[in-house]
Amino acid sequence: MLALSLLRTASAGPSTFSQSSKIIIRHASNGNGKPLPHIPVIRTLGQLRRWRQEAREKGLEVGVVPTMGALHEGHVNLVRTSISKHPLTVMTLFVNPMQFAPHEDLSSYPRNFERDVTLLQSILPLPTSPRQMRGLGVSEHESFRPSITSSGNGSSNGNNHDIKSSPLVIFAPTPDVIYPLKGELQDLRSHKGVEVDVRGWAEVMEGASRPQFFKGVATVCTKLFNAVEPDHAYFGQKDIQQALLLKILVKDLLLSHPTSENLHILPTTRSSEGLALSSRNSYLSKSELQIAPILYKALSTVKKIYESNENEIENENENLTGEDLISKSIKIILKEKERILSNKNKNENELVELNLDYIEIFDKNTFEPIRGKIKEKKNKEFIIAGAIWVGKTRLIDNLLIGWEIS
Ligand SMILES: Nc1ncnc2c1ncn2[C@@H]1O[C@H](COP(=O)(O)OP(=O)(O)OP(=O)(O)O)[C@@H](O)[C@H]1O
Ligand SMILES: CC(C)(CO)[C@@H](O)C(=O)[O-]
Ligand code: BAL
Repeated sequence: MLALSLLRTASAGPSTFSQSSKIIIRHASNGNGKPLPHIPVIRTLGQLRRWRQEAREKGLEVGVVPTMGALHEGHVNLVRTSISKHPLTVMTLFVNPMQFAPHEDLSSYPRNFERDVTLLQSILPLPTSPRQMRGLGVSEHESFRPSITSSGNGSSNGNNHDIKSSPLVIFAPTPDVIYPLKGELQDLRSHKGVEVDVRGWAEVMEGASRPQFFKGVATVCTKLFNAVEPDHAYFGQKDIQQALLLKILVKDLLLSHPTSENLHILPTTRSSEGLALSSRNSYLSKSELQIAPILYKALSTVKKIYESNENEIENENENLTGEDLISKSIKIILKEKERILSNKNKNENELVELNLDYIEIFDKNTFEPIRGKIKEKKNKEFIIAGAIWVGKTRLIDNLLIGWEIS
């Protein structure tokens, strides 16, 4: 089936772009002959603001799922949750230059917009009738037509039902939309413009290894929250320090959309070997993929040691300290490194380079490292988190100790 649309909507099948601004979209079929649902793609602030205003006027709650694309099942779980709880969800898809230091992987970061859209289409329910679409609370008959240009404010003449009937829209802005001052975004020594800094929480762990990272994340998320004004926001536990820091940000900036309570953290989605799904996993070779779950293994072994220690009333580990837990997990990584090196000549596989960046156990509220005897700690809500290099790829993971995300 061929359809003509003035809004650049997502299509799972090959799409043909004419030289003018009109876009012809060939809709993919879901195998039953029915076209897959459209997912409207919003490019400009003007389009987004009008869409948001309509949602507000209709009293429809909006959830947001910020991402950098290269979607996987972890992202899908976030978006599924938002869709199941709110009539409207915005997935933001923006590779944010400011969170990449000049030496980091901005240029090679995986980008596959068409594939991302196809994946999202495959998880959306198929509206079978206009009534069902209205059930989402968005009439397909009222006029709304954003411009398809990637800058400017868009226009609102005409009729477009896609954007109004879909429970999910993608906000995929260009850097100029998010950073209208258009200055340097990676080398922050010459950046002119606003930077949001969550001081006291952004300098440790991920922030120690990537000093620019949280400034970039805090700045872009403040902008995305201002742009979308979401009632609820969804982040993954995989990036736990990021998610907790953003909770602090929205609280300290007195944001109402979202509030700290409405910024939700969802559990990490893992492969069957325990590897946390991550867009950067696509950098890994086959041999590297086999080694990569070692971080999860190290963290989970130590979590078990902690839990068995806590559950025993009297035990020989009465004196277990934070330092002990860190060193036990580091030993597991180092042992794996030794194993790889000792196997060097035994098999044909490439030699995988494994390096530890850090492992830390820290308080979930203050981000203070846990040192000394664990039994003596009053607040026992910890996070054990780490980062490793597998070849040229940096992977992170964490487990919660003594608490769960609600
Ligand atoms: N395995 C996962 N389980 C749950 N949430 C995840 C998972 N991976 C990423 N997320 C969450 O998805 C959101 C978008 O993350 P992002 O687009 O950076 O993907 P990523 O896989 O974390 O990429 P990267 O490889 O760059 O770390 C973040 O809130 C992140 O925590
Ligand atoms: C939150 C985020 C979308 C900000 O760019 C990014 O850091 C991510 O994808 O985790
Ligand atoms: N998920 C975190 C994004 C980053 O590493 O830049």
